[in-house]
Amino acid sequence: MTYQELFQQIILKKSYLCVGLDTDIRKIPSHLRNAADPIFEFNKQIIDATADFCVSFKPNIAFYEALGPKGWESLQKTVEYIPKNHFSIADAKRGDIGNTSGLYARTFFDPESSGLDFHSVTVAPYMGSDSVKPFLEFEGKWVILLALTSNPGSFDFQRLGFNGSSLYEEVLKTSQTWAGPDRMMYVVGATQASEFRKIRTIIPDHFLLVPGVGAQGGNLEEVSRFGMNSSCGLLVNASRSIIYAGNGLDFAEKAKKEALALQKEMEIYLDKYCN
Ligand SMILES: O=c1ccn([C@@H]2O[C@H](COP(=O)(O)O)[C@@H](O)[C@H]2O)c(=O)[nH]1
Repeated sequence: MTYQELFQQIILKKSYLCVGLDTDIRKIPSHLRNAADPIFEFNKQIIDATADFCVSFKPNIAFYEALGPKGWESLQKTVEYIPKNHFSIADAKRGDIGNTSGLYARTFFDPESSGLDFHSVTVAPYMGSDSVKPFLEFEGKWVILLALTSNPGSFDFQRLGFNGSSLYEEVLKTSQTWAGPDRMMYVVGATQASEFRKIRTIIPDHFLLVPGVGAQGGNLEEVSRFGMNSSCGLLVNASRSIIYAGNGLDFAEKAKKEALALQKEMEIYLDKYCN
């Protein structure tokens, strides 16, 4: 999916919502536990219920890897089931020496090798350019680089001073020479709203993947006010607050209500701030 195609979906849906598929076998409704593939059955119903109100789905790979081969099978079926007009994100936070990153890239981008065909993968910048570039060798695929994460530990390193700016700002500045806004996005946590204005002076055009609304308490209005650009430039993720909104037979209906509420709020912010 291209930058322009993603923006078109946002305009069409009046939404920049990404639904996080952090599907925990211990948390799914009990009536699904006897299904042949409970994780996939849960994801399928969540995708069906929320697809009209979001533009992206983000399975967090940890939740699938933890289940071994069965988890990978559920992941593969889930990625295949995500509608083609939705931007798919493998939230895997990978990155290693170039030779190894190349294999991680094949894992998420080469269906003939792994069975997985994501649009994008999250990558950690800590090992530098040669750890990120192998992901960019897959034409049309996106890297979503961790910049300023939503967790309290982001203060341990990412906010440390470096050459008069902070380490995460250096990540934003340097990595722009690796790929442009058509192939690279950045993770910036919704809990970091005070930094968005500064971030937009460094990367005015890139999309930001913004986790941290809902369960982590980030503020959607602030993120939208300070983070939006003329192509929206935001994918705001919510995982637990949507997929575990209910725990009974009506869990998908409850998830739909949550996704719809976020979409309605986003419609207002698109009108107000996307210019
Ligand atoms: O800085 C980051 C980077 C990634 N995440 C991931 O996003 C979702 C958030 O889930 P919620 O349930 O909406 O809190 C989850 O997969 C995280 O691993 C993040 O939260 N912050």
